[in-house]
Amino acid sequence: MGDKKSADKAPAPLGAEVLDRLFVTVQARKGADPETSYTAKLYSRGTAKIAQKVGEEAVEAILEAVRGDKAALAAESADLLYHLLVLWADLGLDPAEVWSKLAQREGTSGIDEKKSRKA
Ligand SMILES: N=c1c2ncn([C@@H]3O[C@H](COP(=O)(O)OP(=O)(O)OP(=O)(O)O)[C@@H](O)[C@H]3O)c2ncn1[C@@H]1O[C@H](COP(=O)(O)O)[C@@H](O)[C@H]1O
Repeated sequence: MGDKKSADKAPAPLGAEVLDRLFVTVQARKGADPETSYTAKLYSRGTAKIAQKVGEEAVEAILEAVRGDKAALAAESADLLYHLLVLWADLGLDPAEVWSKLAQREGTSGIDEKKSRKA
């Protein structure tokens, strides 16, 4: 009984599906007011600026990783993923194309893949 009660209270598992929801949200911000939507502000600044933000957030994540601050790395990684999704939406890249690439690579060692490129 005790176990059931704690299972009932357990939060819903949170996984990568949050990325799919976030992508729907950022896509819906196309044409929104840059005064009220940060995503719309990014779109209004253009692809190069969005790409620059992805790079900046990546560097910030790297710095936190090197510092060994896991909480800060989690926060910077979230910033990085958000800006990457905005970049995909800006270019009309469907996240499914990226998920498909990852799925195709499942079970293939990166070492073997690199060797096959040289052959
Ligand atoms: N996940 C995010 C998210 N992560 C980070 N950010 C914003 O990204 C910005 C990053 O901070 P910076 O200091 O680098 O940005 P900045 O200094 O304003 O930018 P620059 O002047 O350097 O270009 C902050 O303003 C954060 O609030 C996000 N903004 C929005 N979202 C999601 O997008 C949804 C839509 O947001 P809006 O478009 O604002 O409605 C939200 O509901 C969230 O789910």
